[in-house]
Amino acid sequence: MQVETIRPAGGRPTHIRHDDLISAKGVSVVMGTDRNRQLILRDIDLAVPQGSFVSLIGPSGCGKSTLLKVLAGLVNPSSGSVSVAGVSPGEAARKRMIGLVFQDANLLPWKNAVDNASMLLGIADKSMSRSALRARGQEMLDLVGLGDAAHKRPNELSGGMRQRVAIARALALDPAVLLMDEPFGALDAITRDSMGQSLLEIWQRTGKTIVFVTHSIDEAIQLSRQVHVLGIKPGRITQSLDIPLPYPRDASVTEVPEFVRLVLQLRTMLRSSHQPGGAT
Ligand SMILES: Nc1ncnc2c1ncn2[C@@H]1O[C@H](COP(=O)(O)OP(=O)(O)OP(=O)(O)O)[C@@H](O)[C@H]1O
Repeated sequence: MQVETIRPAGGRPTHIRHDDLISAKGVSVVMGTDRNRQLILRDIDLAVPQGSFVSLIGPSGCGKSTLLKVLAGLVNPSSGSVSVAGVSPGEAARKRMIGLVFQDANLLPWKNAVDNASMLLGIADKSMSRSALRARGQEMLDLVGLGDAAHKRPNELSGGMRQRVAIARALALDPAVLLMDEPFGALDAITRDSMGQSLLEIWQRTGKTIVFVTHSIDEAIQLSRQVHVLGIKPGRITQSLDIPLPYPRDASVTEVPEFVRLVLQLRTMLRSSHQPGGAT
């Protein structure tokens, strides 16, 4: 495998591996009107290897969601370049290579779980019959552990169950990449833990490449291979932390001394990321 090292003037070196599924180089995003232009993201270099699980963490408003939207092709960078599997994010989205999961499941209230799970696929592939869509929806519900709730409507499901349907809906497209923006942020601590465990199992079974935004230090360490810390004003990656804990990781991983050490390390990194404009 070839590794290319980019050394921006005065910045930290970035190693771009040629098996990276996602790569962002020198990405900046400016938003707002002429009189109130704001630099939201500055010089983001990000490399996500195929099949990896990467988290983004940082203070509120530092630009994590904006970065995810850039990777999804929903926001165009003002400068820099992004590729997903060798094409632009917009092209990757058109090719159904990107699945999105947000904090709010956004299910259609009049449709049951199986129809919600296959809804995006039905829009993307008009040639699929209703029964083929249902079969795919059921397969995805089985994958996320919700096979028995196929005919329940969203108002009959708990918050965690609704998020499982949202994950099933994204997976139904069979995307190479899952971009997840605080998907468990609204759930109670115990449900959140079990959703994290389920997500790890799904990840290991499907081999998807996952970029995951979270505010939880424990969640980032428990799930990810690598955590990128974003700083604020402007949003930029200030530090990155490899998580060398072996997979599979179950809930007991939080008790090993290495986990506790990583929590302390990430907490220190996060603390310094709260300093506006601090050194990278
Ligand atoms: N469409 C927009 N126009 C102008 N400014 C925007 C727009 N979208 C986001 N911003 C600004 O960009 C900054 C980063 O927002 P973003 O939602 O990406 O942060 P975040 O790190 O995801 O925050 P949180 O953790 O609170 O969800 C904020 O200051 C926000 O006000």
